[in-house]
Amino acid sequence: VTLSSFSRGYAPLMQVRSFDAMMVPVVSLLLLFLLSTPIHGLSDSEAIIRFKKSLVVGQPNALASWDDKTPPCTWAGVLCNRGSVWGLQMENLELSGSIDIDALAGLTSLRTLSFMNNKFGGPLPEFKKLSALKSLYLSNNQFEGEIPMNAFEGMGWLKKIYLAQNKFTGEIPISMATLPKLLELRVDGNQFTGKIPEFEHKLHMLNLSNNAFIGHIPEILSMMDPKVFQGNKGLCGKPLETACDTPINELPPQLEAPPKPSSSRTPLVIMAVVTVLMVVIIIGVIILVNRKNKNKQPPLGLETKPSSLQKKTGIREADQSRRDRQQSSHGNGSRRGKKMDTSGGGVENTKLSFLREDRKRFELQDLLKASAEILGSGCFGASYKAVLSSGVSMVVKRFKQMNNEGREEFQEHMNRLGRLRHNNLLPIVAYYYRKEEKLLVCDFAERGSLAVNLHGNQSLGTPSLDWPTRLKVVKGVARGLLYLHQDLPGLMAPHGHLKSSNVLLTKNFEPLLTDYGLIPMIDQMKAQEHMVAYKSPEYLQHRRVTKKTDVWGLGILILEILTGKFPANNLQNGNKNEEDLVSWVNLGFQGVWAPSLFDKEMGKTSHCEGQIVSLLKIGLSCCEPDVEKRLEIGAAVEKIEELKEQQGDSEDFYSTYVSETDGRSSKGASTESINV
Ligand SMILES: Nc1ncnc2c1ncn2[C@@H]1O[C@H](COP(=O)(O)OP(=O)(O)OP(=O)(O)O)[C@@H](O)[C@H]1O
Repeated sequence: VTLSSFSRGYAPLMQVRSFDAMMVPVVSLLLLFLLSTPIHGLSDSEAIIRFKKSLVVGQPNALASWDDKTPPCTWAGVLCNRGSVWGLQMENLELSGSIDIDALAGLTSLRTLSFMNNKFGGPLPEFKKLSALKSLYLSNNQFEGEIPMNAFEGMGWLKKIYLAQNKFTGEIPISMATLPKLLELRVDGNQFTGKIPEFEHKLHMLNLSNNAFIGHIPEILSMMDPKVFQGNKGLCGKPLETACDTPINELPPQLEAPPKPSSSRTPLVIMAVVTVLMVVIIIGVIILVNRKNKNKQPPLGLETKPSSLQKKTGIREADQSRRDRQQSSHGNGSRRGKKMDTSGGGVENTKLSFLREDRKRFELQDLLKASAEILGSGCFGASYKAVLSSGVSMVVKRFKQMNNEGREEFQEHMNRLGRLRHNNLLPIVAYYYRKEEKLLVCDFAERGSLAVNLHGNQSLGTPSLDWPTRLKVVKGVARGLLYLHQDLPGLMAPHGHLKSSNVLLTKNFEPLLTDYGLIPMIDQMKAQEHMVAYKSPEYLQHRRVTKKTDVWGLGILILEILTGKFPANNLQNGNKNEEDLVSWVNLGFQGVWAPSLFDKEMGKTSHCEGQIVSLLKIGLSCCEPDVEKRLEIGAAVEKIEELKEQQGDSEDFYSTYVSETDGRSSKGASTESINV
């Protein structure tokens, strides 16, 4: 039995017989363990259809649209972003049965789940297997019983938990109180007992009412509305009027959660020890089997079964038999992994070419074997996230529309891009070149693209980017762009493809430009069809792309960031969509703050209006259709750098604001402008 057949979860039982009898229970356990782990590699529709099987649907035809002949994004309650399922919103459907978490784990982009107002019962399902969830809505069901202390362990993204009006008992699990990003929690209307745990940080929203909590309200919650705690007779301390008799941590025993008799814990301890032992044995067996198989592993490229990325993409290395022939024709002197490029006469590398010295090396085969997830498909091919065995996530971008540059030109250009170093550029870590297959390998950016952060999260209830973050993004993009212009002076549009899906965000919302400097490598016809630079007014009118074309791209991006309007959504007629965004802004913008122009999701904007208006003006100057009148990149960046998150004090704010508007015009002095 090979580990790989096990890991695919379908090890033929007949082969197990060859194992020593002693190992059978261990293997069975291992099998059970593997079979109970999520099945990856399912498509979104397969995962949802599998999930549906565990449901009992009370409302007739509620899920009739869930038919695998149509794309899942058209199904009722399925929330999508760019073709990937981000959420399931299944409310008021009289659902019961069970929630098949392993099936849901097949939805790799899943971030939000709502089963509110249904009839689910039983204990809380193991949602922690869905560690990327951001919100979980289960209010108004009949879930019951104690929630295990570790129920939320590892759910580092979880912001919202709604468990109100169920029948949960026992204490609030500590793993919930220690969630690093928790912002909203509703557990009102249950039968929770024990003390309120110490939350790691303040919550935006909390409701603990109508439970059976006891003891001192933690200091961090003492400023909350008393209503949050009403209906809990045993609670005392601020903000309630009932004072606690004893200081915190010295409550009389009757107010403490009743300690469990130690004798009842003994079997639990024994079970825990046995489980740990079994896990250790299983891990030992896995390591042993793995080592055996490693020794037997075929040389690079010989793996016959397609790996995960391979399966998803069909990407293959150069044909092995050809390689063997070429290696033997080179005799002993030929290096493994190199072969003759029969098309060009040079040497074609079958290995990844690394552009960074500071990176740990891996092979193409490591990527091909890695479990992969499609991030999306752009105009040049799809991008995949591949998780290496070391746990590091990489993105493999497949370029199908490259021109037929020879290997040397390609390599030279990649080396040039690989030498770029800037905080706001996503580095290209490695590339793979074959005549028929070109891949770029980059780091995975945790927060995904600016496009998703601007447009993708609202339907999921996730707050969008606030003004300071938007300004930070614009500044970072501008700096990255200026750097490209300084370091790639030979390119007509050093970025050439600036758009919000090509701006990625780090954990700290630092923007990283990607897909830069590719114009010389892209097939001209395809470039005209798809690349942002070729949609600029100068290209549409005069078939010209210049350095200022990137400035125009920056302008469109600024307008998108401020208005929250996705340029493609403004598409009415052909590829004039970006221009339409400019006309829309020009139509509505009278030189002063006009709330209807700006993205409502931007949050608090008081005292920042002057700066926001200034940025909008810079954006419009970058979108000037006349290339001559359009800002130079240097001037645009300089103006952007001058912007601040907000004015220093109100006087300063007022004067900046008036100077930003036209102080002489009636528009500038309108009540709208003064009353903001
Ligand atoms: N390194 C990365 N880390 C995280 N997400 C990424 C990364 N690279 C690409 N993505 C995301 O994957 C999706 C697909 O990207 P891709 O670059 O293939 O297409 P695109 O940006 O939508 O279009 P285009 O091909 O025109 O650039 C996009 O949402 C993109 O933001």
